[in-house]
Amino acid sequence: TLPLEHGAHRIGNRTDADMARWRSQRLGQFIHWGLYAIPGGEWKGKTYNGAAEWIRSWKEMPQQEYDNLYKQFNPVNYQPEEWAQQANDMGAKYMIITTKHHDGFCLWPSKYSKYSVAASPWKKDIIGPMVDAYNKKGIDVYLYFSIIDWNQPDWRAALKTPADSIAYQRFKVFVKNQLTELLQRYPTVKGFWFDGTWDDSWKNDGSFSDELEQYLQRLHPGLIIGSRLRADEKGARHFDSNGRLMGDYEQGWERKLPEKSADVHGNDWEGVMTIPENQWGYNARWAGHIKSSNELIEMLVKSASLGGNFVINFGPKSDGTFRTEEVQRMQEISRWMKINGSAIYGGTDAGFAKQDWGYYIRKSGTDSVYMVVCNVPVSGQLRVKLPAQTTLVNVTSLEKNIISGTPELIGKNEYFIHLDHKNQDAPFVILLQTSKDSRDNSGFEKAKT
Ligand SMILES: Cc1ccc([C@@H]2N[C@@H](C)[C@@H](O)[C@H]2O)cc1
Repeated sequence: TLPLEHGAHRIGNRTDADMARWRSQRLGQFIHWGLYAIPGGEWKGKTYNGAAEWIRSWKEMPQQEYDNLYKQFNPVNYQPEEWAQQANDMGAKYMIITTKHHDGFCLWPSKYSKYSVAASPWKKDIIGPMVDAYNKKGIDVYLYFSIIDWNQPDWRAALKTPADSIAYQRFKVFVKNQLTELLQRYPTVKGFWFDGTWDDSWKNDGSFSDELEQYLQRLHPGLIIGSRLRADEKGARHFDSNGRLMGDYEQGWERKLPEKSADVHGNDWEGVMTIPENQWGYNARWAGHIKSSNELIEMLVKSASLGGNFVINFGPKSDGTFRTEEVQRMQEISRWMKINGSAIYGGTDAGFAKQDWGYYIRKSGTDSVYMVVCNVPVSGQLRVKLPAQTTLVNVTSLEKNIISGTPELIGKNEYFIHLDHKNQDAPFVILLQTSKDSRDNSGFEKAKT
């Protein structure tokens, strides 16, 4: 391995209580809210085909006109208590809020930038009441912070001249000041969710990203920061030049999920997902495929089954309300989580052989393994192949009328669980109580005879 000064400083996952709490939460809510919600992907009758929060970069959008949108930021229907209530109903245990996206507009009255809510008709802090409302519901808050800041004259994507380096040096001080300010204003937050760290200026300054991460940890012990903040001294991101994960979890799964256990190498990880194909901020006209609640639930289940967290993104309108499709999905997921949440919270990779019918999730540290069935086989029987020296002690379903009869032993440590032929319109859950046993096949065989 290469001698690295600014690579990963820890091998393996964090074992502290803050990280265990994050790991047990599994379902998060992402909120992208800012000036981009005002145009909502449209401008002067034209539709922007990119992600709505990137409309400032659209050639049809005069940047000065975008930058002046702060004069219209006045979310008269903003009710953070309602936001927190619906997130709590959905079963989200943490929330990530954009304090500042790439456009540089700060949703808190920052001392270090004039480009904030303080300059808008709204005037007031948006972030504080949101953190308080979510924390009051027992939901942890993480702060999304974009390193890229198109509003800051000292921002540079690349350092080409000595003048660039002097400006960028000022910019790094600005970044550190804003992050310190956020921790001082909102001391209950559990971490940062960094974005906008792909440009050369940042990638080629691994030592700064390392020092910044360590500074923030000293300032606020226990902070959880994903791998996207970091570069090592050779410009490697997420994984250092020795292939070791930097940060506290793999933060690269954006609008995509790992397929199998081998894809995540036993690391903590988090997937963030949009409901439409690729819109984070409010976009009036969602084009393309819009994920149903069952699709989102399956992604959540798949994430938990692979030992990761799943965060669903919402883009509130400029007035502070949520669009119908998003409210519908929160309500549908809420119904599912109220019945099946025990399979998700504290869930992790069960280490069982994957089957076509769906996913296994182990309640971490126990012999309880949940089966979440997403694809009901026309045969009506679910194949279960237990690992060696594992026996099946009990089988129950979280809802009534799912299983018919007792499991049928069909081979060494292999069973069919027969389904009651009720048509299912959502994933359903079966709980397997297993036990480590030197003999194979014990358990139900006794019940069978
Ligand atoms: C190419 C690209 C750049 C930035 C993004 C940002 N990351 C997401 C979490 C959103 O904030 C999106 O604007 C997405 C894709």
